[in-house]
Amino acid sequence: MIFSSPIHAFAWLSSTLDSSQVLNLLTQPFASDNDFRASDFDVDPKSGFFPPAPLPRLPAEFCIWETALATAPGVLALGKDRSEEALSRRSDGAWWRSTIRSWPVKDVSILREDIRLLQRAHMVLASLMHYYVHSLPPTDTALIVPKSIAIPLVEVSRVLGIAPVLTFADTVLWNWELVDPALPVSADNMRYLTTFSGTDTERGFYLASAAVELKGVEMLDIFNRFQSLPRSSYTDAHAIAQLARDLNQLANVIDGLTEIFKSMRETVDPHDFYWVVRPWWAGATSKGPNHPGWVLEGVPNGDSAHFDLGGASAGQSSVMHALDVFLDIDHRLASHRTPAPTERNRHADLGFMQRMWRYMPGKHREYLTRLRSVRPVAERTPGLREPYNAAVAALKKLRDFHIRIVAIYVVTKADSTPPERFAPEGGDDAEGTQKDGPARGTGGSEVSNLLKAGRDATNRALLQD
Ligand code: HEM
Repeated sequence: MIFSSPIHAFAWLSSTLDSSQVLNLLTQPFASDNDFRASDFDVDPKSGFFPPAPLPRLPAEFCIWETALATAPGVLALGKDRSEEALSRRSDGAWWRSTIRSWPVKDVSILREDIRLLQRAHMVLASLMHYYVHSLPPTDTALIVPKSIAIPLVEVSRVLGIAPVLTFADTVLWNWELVDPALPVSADNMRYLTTFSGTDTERGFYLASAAVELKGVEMLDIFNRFQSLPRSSYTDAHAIAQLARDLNQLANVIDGLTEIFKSMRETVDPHDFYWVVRPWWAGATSKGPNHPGWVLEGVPNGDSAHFDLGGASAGQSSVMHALDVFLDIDHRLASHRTPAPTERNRHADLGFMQRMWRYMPGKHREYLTRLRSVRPVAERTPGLREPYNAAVAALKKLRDFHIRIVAIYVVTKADSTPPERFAPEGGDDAEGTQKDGPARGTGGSEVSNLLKAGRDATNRALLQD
């Protein structure tokens, strides 16, 4: 079988093997990684998983997409929003959606050779899809994504190797411009373009996520150094001393991430986050198994049984996953480590983290696949055990803090009464107003359980004496 790219090979493997078999195949040790260059995986030495510069706008043939995206914030509101302002937008919103339905299906083949245009097309189309679906009035029937969006989005996603839905990449990595183009990429110098809710909370969330990604560049340097270390040098005193320094530095960088998470309390408002922002990111499955979900019109088998349509989450941040790969955090509970997983750990969604890989750009997923873990080396090298454990302990502390954030921003909100403007009409909860997202159904315990299982898996990576 001949594949036009590693992503096509990955897609084929994924369709024929189960995900753990694919991972095993792809993570077998390489004889040498001297040929490992982060740039081959669209990872930039300065901006990491961000493109090195803001994405260019699409060529003129696609200006209807760009224009519809620019118009959307002024005419649309969440379909379930019954505030005066939202109600006043309903007729304009219906017009906006009917325009999208009337569009021709555009051929995207001219974008194929330019990764930046493909990324821009994904960001624009996935944003249009979420604007379209979430501005519709609540319904218990399947939501049809018009073919004018669905078909090109699926095509562009195939080439990029990413899910055909709004992802972390669309909202955070590909959705900004520079405040001052003469200055380098930094969280202080970025302005976010599409904010569905138009709130400072949404901007604050994207900016904090951007700060995490950019801080992560320091980690990527450490990972890349380890990656290019010849295996023969794992016993070399000089190389081990450098690795120990790198692991201690990694612990500092992770502490820096925790500080960024803490800063979100100032910039991200829990009420707005839960009720006004997060609903825009939800995917086809967020209303639970009883809702018929979304149908991608004109796409064969265009539903969530055949496509990854889960929606956007910071759980798709490649930087965070790279950290897990490097430290070998066993989210799937595949290794025998202590302390043994609790009953609740075992009942958590153990496939979640691996599923999130499918929502990353294919090249970033390839990067993760090639990344080696430092744990086996730390395990057999006395001088590395402490620095390795320091990095793991810092990551556990980060996850502890993240759990506290999620308790405030999601779990308690999921248990609370919706504000008047979002209360289901006629008191019926068919739309699942209180039950969007993973907190659905069990008053937040699904989300808490997932995150606690991740924290405990992190703790279990600590090397014992
Ligand atoms: C107000 C701040 C935040 C809230 C309320 C929040 C909420 C959540 C929730 C509810 C989940 C569960 C999965 C899901 O619903 O998608 C999750 C998972 C996750 N989030 Fe956050 N998040 C926040 C900030 C961040 C930031 C800034 C990052 C990093 C860029 C991040 C990275 C992750 C990761 C990697 C996971 C997967 C689980 C894990 O690694 O423990 N989160 N988050």
